[in-house]
Amino acid sequence: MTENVAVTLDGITRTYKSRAGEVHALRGVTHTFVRGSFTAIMGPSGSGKSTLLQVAAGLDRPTRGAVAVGGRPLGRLDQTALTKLRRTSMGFVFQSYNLLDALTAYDNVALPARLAGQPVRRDAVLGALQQVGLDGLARRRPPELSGGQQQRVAIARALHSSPDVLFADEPTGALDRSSGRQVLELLRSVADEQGQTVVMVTHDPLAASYAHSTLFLADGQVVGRLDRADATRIAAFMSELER
Ligand SMILES: Nc1ncnc2c1ncn2[C@@H]1O[C@H](COP(=O)(O)OP(=O)(O)OP(=O)(O)O)[C@@H](O)[C@H]1O
Repeated sequence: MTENVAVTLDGITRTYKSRAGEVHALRGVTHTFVRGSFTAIMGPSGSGKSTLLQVAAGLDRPTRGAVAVGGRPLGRLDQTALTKLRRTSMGFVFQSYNLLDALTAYDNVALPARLAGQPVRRDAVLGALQQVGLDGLARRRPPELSGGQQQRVAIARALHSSPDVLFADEPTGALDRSSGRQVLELLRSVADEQGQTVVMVTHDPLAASYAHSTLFLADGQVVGRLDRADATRIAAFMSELER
């Protein structure tokens, strides 16, 4: 069974201590992200979506509970091993593309591997750009690309290391509807055609409808899940949560 599992969250609690007291961002989240699945995470503001993504990706440690990626418990890894696992098994895409304007699309995609001192294969970089439909624009710099194209370069950069899991935090938040649709179709194909696992935080029911399933959080807990739902059903579930 475990080979079908990409990420497991087991009883995850994340408590932040602030001057005003404790904030319980996650309160006992248990979930399995199956390999090749595309899951959207939705929930009201402050419900713990970003915290969940950060903890699942090993960017933040849970206060209690265990996270495993590809069967490897993150809690047992030291910082060096965790960094290595993140570099080889996980990709990240954010609302802001975080590209370097001075570099071409090609060099932006190659940069993480170069920074890690790894050899960069030209065909792998071009392959990642081709996967996002931008192989003809490899020599353009970000200011010469549209927002949607820049986000696709950011996705190519995340896919370049062939990660098992792609984590995306509001990847279409800054895009118009048509560019957003292209990015979402791309994320869907990453799961359907490449068998990679995609976990995406979004506020947009239409964006979530591209995923195989949507997980709903409220007050740091999983309060619902819809599979293969359209945007109307997802929006209706969200309105109930926000009442
Ligand atoms: N570093 C931190 N220190 C203290 N509290 C934090 C910290 N990060 C997040 N929180 C709190 O934890 C809770 C969950 O935050 P989180 O960012 O995960 O929610 P979210 O669902 O992603 O929200 P949004 O949709 O507004 O981005 C919130 O109450 C937030 O204020």
